[in-house]
Amino acid sequence: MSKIIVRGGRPLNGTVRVHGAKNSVLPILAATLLAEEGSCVIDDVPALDDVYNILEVLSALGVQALRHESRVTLRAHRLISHEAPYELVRKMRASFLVMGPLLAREGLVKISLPGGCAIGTRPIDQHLKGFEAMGAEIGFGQGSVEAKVNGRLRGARIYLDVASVGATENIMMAAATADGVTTIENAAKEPEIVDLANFLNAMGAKVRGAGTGIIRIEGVERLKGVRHTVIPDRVEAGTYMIAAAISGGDVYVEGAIRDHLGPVVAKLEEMGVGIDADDSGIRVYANRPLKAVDVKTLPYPGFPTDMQAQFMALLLASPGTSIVTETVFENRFMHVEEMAKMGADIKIEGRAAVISGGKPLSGAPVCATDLRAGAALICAALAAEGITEVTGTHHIDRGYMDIVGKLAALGADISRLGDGEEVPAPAVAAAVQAPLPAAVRRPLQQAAEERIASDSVAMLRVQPTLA
Ligand SMILES: CC(=O)N[C@H]1[C@@H](OP(=O)(O)OP(=O)(O)OC[C@H]2O[C@@H](n3ccc(=O)[nH]c3=O)[C@H](O)[C@@H]2O)O[C@H](CO)[C@@H](O)[C@@H]1O
Ligand SMILES: C=C(OP(=O)(O)O)C(=O)O
Repeated sequence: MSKIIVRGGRPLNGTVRVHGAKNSVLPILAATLLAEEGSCVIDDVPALDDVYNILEVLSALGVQALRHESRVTLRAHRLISHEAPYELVRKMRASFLVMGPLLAREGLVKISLPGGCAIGTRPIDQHLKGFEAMGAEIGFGQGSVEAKVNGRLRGARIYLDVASVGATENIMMAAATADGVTTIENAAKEPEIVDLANFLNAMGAKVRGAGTGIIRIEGVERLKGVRHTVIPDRVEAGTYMIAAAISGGDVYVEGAIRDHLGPVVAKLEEMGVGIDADDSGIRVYANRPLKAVDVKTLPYPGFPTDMQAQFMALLLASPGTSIVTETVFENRFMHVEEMAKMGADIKIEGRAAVISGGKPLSGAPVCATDLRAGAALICAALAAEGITEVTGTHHIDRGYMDIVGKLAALGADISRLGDGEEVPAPAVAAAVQAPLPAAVRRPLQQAAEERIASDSVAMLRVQPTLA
């Protein structure tokens, strides 16, 4: 079981570059199933466990994928299966995004029900309602859902009961080659939806209105492969912005797009954090003292649920009472119990968490219960006194590429220990780490680079050749 070890108390300084957005690249890779001719070349694909997973799912369906650094080239000319294997789907909910494109392309799809996860039950009824409205017959059995349609899907008017990101994406992909016009009402408006629409349109689709609550898709006969660069990851960017602020540092988050981070920037400014945004990124510098603020998560353009846990960590460092209300997922406060182990004073009342901030945090052994909970614990650890050991690092690897190397390069005292490795005794650690940044930073960075390099080799094994 690997661990991330953080010794708190060092302000972060320097520049960190944001990678391509996990939540964009996953639907975009799924959409490559629709390319009946040509190759799709996707740039700025981050080396994340979720990316490996979806590539494995695509590979099992017959897509040939080749990764070179952050570029993935995919060919989906001949599919060999309409069934996404349970073993792969259970690892990652987003595998469900292959359902729309596969149904459109093959007229038949079978996929395991993704089930709930740590943050909530996460039903898929809105995805299925959309497919049904487009003429698909849906059946359930043995933990799987099957959809089939005679001939092409038909355009339909679909109202989503909740502005679901995944349902909007799945229906958009299914509708791209349907017969006639599909309208999605109460569609999700996230930047990742716009990125997917841009990708589909480049492939030859006719998607209009992405980024608004009403999306209109005029079905076309065929789509072809194209080249596309994924948008920067706004949640990764937001996480480094929090890390900068909580550590009392000054960090330029290169690639961060101010317009994608509106509510995060607004709340940071309300707290008194310094923000300078330009066309290439966002500089975040901490002023003290921070002010307590209230935050309520909402679908985009509201405050993102994926930033709630990290923001809560920052509120722990802000004297006064803050209230965080989570409205998107019903169980997204798992990090609270872990933060309490570090001395956090947080009370949960239904969907609200009441935070009494400004109390000292101390390092402790904690567990990442989900992806953003893990990132939040690392943020809290940067401000804590002493050593924090974060387990459950596989969750963090789903969404953050080389978080340890990136934070270490900014001057954090952070490292990753493999299975069975122990935290060095304080005296030894102090001697080894005394003159940060260079002495500690370089070996840490090297280790991270080696890890990424071996990940890339593993990725190449997914499909070594293109036909
Ligand atoms: C891979 C990806 O992009 N993941 C993001 C995506 O997840 P995901 O697409 O799964 O999230 P949704 O927008 O679908 O979920 C939002 C809410 O709608 C509910 N719901 C959803 C679908 C449905 O058919 N029925 C239903 O009731 C969910 O339970 C949840 O309460 O958006 C979430 C909300 O911004 C983010 O936290 C995730 O990081
Ligand atoms: C909840 C998240 O992702 P997923 O939908 O893939 O679980 C996330 O990115 O915070």
